[in-house]
Amino acid sequence: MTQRAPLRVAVIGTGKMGADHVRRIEEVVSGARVSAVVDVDAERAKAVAARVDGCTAYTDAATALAAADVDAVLIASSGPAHEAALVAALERDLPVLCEKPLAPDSASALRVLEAERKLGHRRVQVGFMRRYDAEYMKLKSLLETGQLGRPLMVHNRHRNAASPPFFTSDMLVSDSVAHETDVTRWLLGQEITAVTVLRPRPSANAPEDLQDPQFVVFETDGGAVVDVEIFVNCGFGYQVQAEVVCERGTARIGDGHAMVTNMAGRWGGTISQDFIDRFADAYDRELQVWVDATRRGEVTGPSTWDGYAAAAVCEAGVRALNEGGRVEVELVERPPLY
Ligand SMILES: NC(=O)C1=CN([C@@H]2O[C@H](COP(=O)(O)OP(=O)(O)OC[C@H]3O[C@@H](n4cnc5c(N)ncnc54)[C@H](O)[C@@H]3O)[C@@H](O)[C@H]2O)C=CC1
Ligand SMILES: O=C1[C@@H](O)[C@H](O)[C@@H](O)[C@H](O)[C@H]1O
Repeated sequence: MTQRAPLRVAVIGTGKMGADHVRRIEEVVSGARVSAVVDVDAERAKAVAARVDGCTAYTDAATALAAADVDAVLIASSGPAHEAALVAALERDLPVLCEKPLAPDSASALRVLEAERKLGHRRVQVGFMRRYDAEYMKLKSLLETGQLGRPLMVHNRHRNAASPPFFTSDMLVSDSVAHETDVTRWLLGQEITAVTVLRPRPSANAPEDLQDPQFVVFETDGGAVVDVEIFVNCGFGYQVQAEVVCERGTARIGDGHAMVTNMAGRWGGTISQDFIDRFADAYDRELQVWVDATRRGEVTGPSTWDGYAAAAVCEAGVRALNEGGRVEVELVERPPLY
């Protein structure tokens, strides 16, 4: 049944992504409003709540979700805080959009999966927003036509201008390459079975002790080989590119050729400086699709299974980074719910 009144959303975590999603729900998305925000940093939560009519600030997710004016939950707290918020939302059978990663490790992702499986229906969409990016959607549609033949290899580049101060070498895999993990599974419709991580000479511009860049290689159960250059202190901007090499041709996205200028004897364009700008349309589409589906009483998009599979691949990747060699990915049997 379609819900007519706007969906009342509680946003947990009001940092960079959470605050941007609050703005998006209030100013871009139709059919929803923010009724509560939660952050362990009380001042941050209050500052965000103050910008929204009828929004209450909390410091504890469980208290916010117990309030009568919450229909759905958007989780944008730090990864390690996701599990508690997800379980609290599932205990109340509330629909959830959870920013990636679903959870920082596979054991914690499995606990969330088990909580949803016990409910007997899907409630969670994971925030792998690249699935809603116009270029990625075009690439997937092309692959689905079969014109290019079977995919054999994918070359990905994932570059951030600079890493945040809390970033660790493990997070290049678990936080950043988490996206390519999902994109690989989604684009190819295959599971990742093994991960190898090579360590190029660290950039002198990366913080001391940060292994940046890294070169990650996935093998899939369909026989494809996928590489990811992850470089989170490249300095010049935010760049996400993917080239799929198939039996009869290749397709490539992310060259950023939307506008090319000619001036003073040179040609060129601009490069986004961060994900908020590069993926703005994808986040907008992701949230609108979530709100619309939720109001229809449906759950679409990346599932808890997708979040769990990504967590298991990233865990194998972190082991490969630290121990060397090729690490196989172990997945539990996929429950019928997914
Ligand atoms: N889809 C995408 O492209 C992106 C996704 N993310 C994801 O979004 C999430 C948030 O990332 P950022 O906004 O960059 O981080 P951030 O550090 O700016 O914000 C996180 C906020 O969560 C709050 N927090 C921590 N523990 C909490 C708890 N137990 N309850 C309530 N609030 C809590 C912190 O005080 C902080 O305000 C992460 O999962 C991250 O991986 C981040 C950047 C881009
Ligand atoms: O999800 C994201 C961040 O958490 C991550 O740290 C960045 O490397 C990614 O580019 C961004 O999309």
